[in-house]
Amino acid sequence: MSRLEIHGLVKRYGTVLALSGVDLTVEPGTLTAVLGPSGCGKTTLLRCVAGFERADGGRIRVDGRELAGPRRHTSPQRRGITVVPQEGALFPHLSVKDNVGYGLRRSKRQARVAETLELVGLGGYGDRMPHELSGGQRQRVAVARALAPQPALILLDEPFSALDAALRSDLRTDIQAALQAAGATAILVTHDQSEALSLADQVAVIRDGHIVQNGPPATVYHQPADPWVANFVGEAVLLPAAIADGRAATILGALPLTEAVDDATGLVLLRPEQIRLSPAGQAAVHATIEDRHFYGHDAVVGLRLDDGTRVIARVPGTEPVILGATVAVHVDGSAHTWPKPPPAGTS
Ligand SMILES: Nc1ncnc2c1ncn2[C@@H]1O[C@H](COP(=O)(O)OP(=O)(O)OP(=O)(O)O)[C@@H](O)[C@H]1O
Repeated sequence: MSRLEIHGLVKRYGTVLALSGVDLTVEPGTLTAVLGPSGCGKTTLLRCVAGFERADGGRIRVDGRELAGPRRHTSPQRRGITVVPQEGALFPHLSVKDNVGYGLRRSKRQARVAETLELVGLGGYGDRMPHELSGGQRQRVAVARALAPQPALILLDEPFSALDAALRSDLRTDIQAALQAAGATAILVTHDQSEALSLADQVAVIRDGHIVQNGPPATVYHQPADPWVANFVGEAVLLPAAIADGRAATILGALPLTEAVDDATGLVLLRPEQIRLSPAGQAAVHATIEDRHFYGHDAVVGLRLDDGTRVIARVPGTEPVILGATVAVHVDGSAHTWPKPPPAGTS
């Protein structure tokens, strides 16, 4: 189990500033998801940590050992870091056990290969060739191969993105369990918010080359750093509000705040699952149901409030929803707000 520390990491490609001062610590034995939209710098960060790219500034340390710094660039082979790419990680002409054992010392190879294949749920598959496996099984082998040398750090670059949705969820859970059982310190790069929130101990949200928020999944979801993060990590209901004495006066009534904020913006965040519907007549606020997207376990309902404001609610899939019906609207839990940004020119 190793600890990764990144301080002020900068990477340029010509005039493109891909990373503009990234600070990130990954504690031993934990999984951090680096989450962000396309082009924000996720892959660049991963490649700098792996040593495939030379950083232009900042430091990377593993257990206090500097791998990248002002006068240092340790080669990828000497970092003790392994990478699981999106797909195509396996040598096609080698069996599963030879893929997993590749590069391991002969004395330990057999036992270690068997152990890691068990960890990823593929005990007994050692003699198969990669083309005899499903896409999901190939990714399990790729993870086993990355775990086998007991690296200081394992980097997963969107490892589930090439797989279909049904397969992905089982594989995610199994890979998370395998990483935990191996005590691995890991970084998972993804643009999929549900993957990041469900798998990681820590979610680092990256935008335009720097980390805008870093914290446990529940904090990032319920107390996002700004409205952009709120929208990026999930569906958001953003409402104008007058804030005083720890409460927000909104079109949906007076709401308690998750935390008191000095000099708050006039905006609050609710998540759609905090909005509950009941038959008309039982509450002060009413709305008309405009649309519904059914997902099986739940449904997202579009509502138009009496004053014209549109909000969305996430309701159980079993709840009857009639388009055009008038319903009463209630809010569960508290709202989140943000301090006003400092005026331009101050810091
Ligand atoms: N080799 C390169 N040369 C020039 N610019 C590059 C190079 N690699 C990446 N970039 C630029 O650096 C920025 C960050 O790219 P990066 O690939 O790290 O983003 P990403 O978040 O991984 O995106 P995606 O999710 O689409 O893979 C982008 O503006 C990209 O165009």
